[in-house]
Amino acid sequence: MTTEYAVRATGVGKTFPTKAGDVVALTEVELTVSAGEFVSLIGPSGCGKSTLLRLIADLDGATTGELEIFGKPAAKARVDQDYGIAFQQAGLLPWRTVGGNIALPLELHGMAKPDRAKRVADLAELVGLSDFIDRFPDQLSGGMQQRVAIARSLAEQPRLLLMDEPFGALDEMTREYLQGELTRIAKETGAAVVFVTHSIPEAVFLSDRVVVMSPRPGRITDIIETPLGDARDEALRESPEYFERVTAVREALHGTPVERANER
Ligand SMILES: Nc1ncnc2c1ncn2[C@@H]1O[C@H](COP(=O)(O)OP(=O)(O)OP(=O)(O)O)[C@@H](O)[C@H]1O
Repeated sequence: MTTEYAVRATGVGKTFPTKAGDVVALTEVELTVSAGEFVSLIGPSGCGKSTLLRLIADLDGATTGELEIFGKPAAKARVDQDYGIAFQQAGLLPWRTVGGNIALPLELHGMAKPDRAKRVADLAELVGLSDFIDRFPDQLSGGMQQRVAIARSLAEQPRLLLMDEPFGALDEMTREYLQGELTRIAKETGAAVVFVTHSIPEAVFLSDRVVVMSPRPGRITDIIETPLGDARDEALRESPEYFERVTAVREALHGTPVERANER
């Protein structure tokens, strides 16, 4: 049986020409994400996490190398709507209700009204917003707005979700709650996820693998397995296995065993 890859990056590099000279944002990126797998990208500011996500989404083109999404060139996958996107800012249209925002991609692609209403109701239920379908974004908390954005990104049942710090602007309680919700939603929909974050605990809690990147030029320095099972719940956050993986990612990020660094 051949493995189906949601994402396959081979020798991917990205250079931005600027007035001050070339900025090498990414170099020699080799990465595969299997169908249904949850992978986080973590690394210091400027290491190219967002750039890599933008290349996968075909919002920008790679300078070198190849990117395939479900075996297709990134541009074809974009046209086929093989993925949904959610960013740090929910980016909702303020004049549309929750239902209207979730329905937007379905309208743009011509889904008939009765089918649309059913799908919007299902998506609102999936993210726990059934009672808020007629509210407007400014009547919702930041966490609820982000849940609307996630529902919208799932509208066309993508097999891949691309998320750039979607919980970055939220308070810690809401953030932890939505992390649990996201693992449930990813499991229920079977979608693969590529998730950009600055938070080590967040990356470990969510992921099957954590991809560690370093800046100048941005590249992958380590890939840490986080096989913590399917039950991504509050108990997991207090388990020794979870702490052990958090430490492993922290050490990979800093390049030095944390305990020894503290002893010096
Ligand atoms: N359009 C652009 N033109 C020039 N340089 C760019 C452009 N986009 C990104 N860069 C540079 O590429 C590098 C990687 O940027 P990127 O936003 O991907 O990093 P990041 O890891 O997502 O950072 P952060 O964690 O701060 O969001 C940075 O040095 C950035 O300044």
